[in-house]
Amino acid sequence: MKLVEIDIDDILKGGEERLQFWSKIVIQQFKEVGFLRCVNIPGHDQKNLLEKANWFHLGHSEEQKMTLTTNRFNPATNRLYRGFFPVIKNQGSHKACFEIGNFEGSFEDHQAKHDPSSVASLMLEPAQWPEFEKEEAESLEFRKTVRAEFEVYHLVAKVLMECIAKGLNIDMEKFRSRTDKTCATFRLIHYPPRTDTIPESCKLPTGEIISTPEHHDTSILTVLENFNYAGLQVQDPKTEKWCSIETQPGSFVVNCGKILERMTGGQLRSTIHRVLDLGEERISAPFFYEPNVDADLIDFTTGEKWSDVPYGLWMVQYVKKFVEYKMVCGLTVLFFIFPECSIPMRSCRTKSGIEWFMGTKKRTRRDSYEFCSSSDSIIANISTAEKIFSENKEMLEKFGNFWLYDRDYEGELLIRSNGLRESTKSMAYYRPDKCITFQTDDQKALYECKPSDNYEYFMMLTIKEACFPMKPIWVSTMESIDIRVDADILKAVNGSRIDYINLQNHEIYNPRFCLTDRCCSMSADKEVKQFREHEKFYPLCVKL
Ligand SMILES: O=C(O)CCC(=O)C(=O)O
Ligand SMILES: [Fe+2]
Repeated sequence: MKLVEIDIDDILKGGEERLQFWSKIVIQQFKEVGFLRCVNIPGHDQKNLLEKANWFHLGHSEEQKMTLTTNRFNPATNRLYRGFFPVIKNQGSHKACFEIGNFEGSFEDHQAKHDPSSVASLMLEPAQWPEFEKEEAESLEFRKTVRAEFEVYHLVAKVLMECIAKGLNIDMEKFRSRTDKTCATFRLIHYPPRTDTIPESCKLPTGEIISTPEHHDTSILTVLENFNYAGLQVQDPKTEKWCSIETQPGSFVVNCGKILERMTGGQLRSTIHRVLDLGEERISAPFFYEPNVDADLIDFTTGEKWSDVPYGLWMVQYVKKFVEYKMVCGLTVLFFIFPECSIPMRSCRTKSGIEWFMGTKKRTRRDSYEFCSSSDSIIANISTAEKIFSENKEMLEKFGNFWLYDRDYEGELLIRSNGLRESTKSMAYYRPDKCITFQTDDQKALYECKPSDNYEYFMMLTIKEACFPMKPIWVSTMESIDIRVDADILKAVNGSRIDYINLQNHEIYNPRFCLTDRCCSMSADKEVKQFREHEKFYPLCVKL
């Protein structure tokens, strides 16, 4: 597919008449194809940017790059949002990324300024830069180039937005006021040739292999340099046929993202695209142009809001479906609570945490669980839940979802992971005979826990990492709880706050939560003892 070319320099220099001229073409392309090409881009240096991307991705070990990763891939770092993302093997999306955005201020100042559980704290986290040993000069050059190119891409996005505003007769100020503190992310992508187990869905009938499955971009606009590498394919909106995008030196491919589609009442198209594995290293550099974190999301053609929450929160919810973000959004740990003893959490452990889904036996068909929220399925299967929820309306409003367990509940629950990693393919059954079995997908039992006298109940706790405003809240009537989980999990969740909540007066207590060598023990302090009054239900709350 040959894309129509937009001359950026001509728009910048040409005045009102040229803007009128180009805006018609931009609108037409975004309406029909959703993709266009930008040429004559002042300040863009393709060769230099590729050199720097290669230097970073191909010139350093995984270990070096992992020093720049985020907490979900390396619990030792306190970065949460942008940075290095390693390849996650055996998944649809097979790429390593280095992401940069927000260049203002130091990380320490940023941390001091923001509530750590706020979305702003997450999305405006200042960029982290490589400072590789014995490569001080190169690290600095890398930083200079990437920083300068960020501004080049940003300018292209702003110019195109001028065209769009002009072409659709939208007041540019409405765009500007929602994007002047953009949360844009600039990404250097490395697609190594696939040598992992390729999911069936990534094998095309033509024998070609996919390294990024079909998707829309979430952005307003995505501005992409693909360094003359082939592999990008777009689904023709009319014929639904996949078309390869031609390469052209020194140009950007730009596509309209989901947000712009919705901002323009669906007039501009966010077209589905994908990337093929080339059987060799592939590098690309997209820039995702995004609104301000607190921007309200409006359809400019009608003036109506299309999201109840501002951009930052909307984005957090939306990206959950992408594998790179899965582990940010949910870390669920299954805790089995015994008065004195504990069970190691091997079977539901991954290095960075996983998400488990729950449902009843009635809904055991595999695909029933793929995208269903765990809380929904549990709530739906506890008969008294609705009553409890109505009695605790105030708490619900305050904390969002919570799950209820009746200690006498004898239903059969099936718990399974979303299969992100090999070790997450295990299953745990809770049976009416109160025997808990973990099984792998090949049905080989890993762990079995027989009922015993001191067995009280089990609970499942979803721990959201600290980066999002989600607060796991946990009610227990137990005086002392000793939870032993692998240190990996604990490190990953260490930023999260775990609270006790008093159902009677809705007060929250923070028990001590300390990390010792390979176990965590949580001992009840005096306030927590008040909970003993409340015997019947053991709600688990997760603020979403
Ligand atoms: O690498 C490419 O050519 C496209 C990347 C892409 O579609 C994305 O990151 O959203
Ligand atoms: Fe994309």
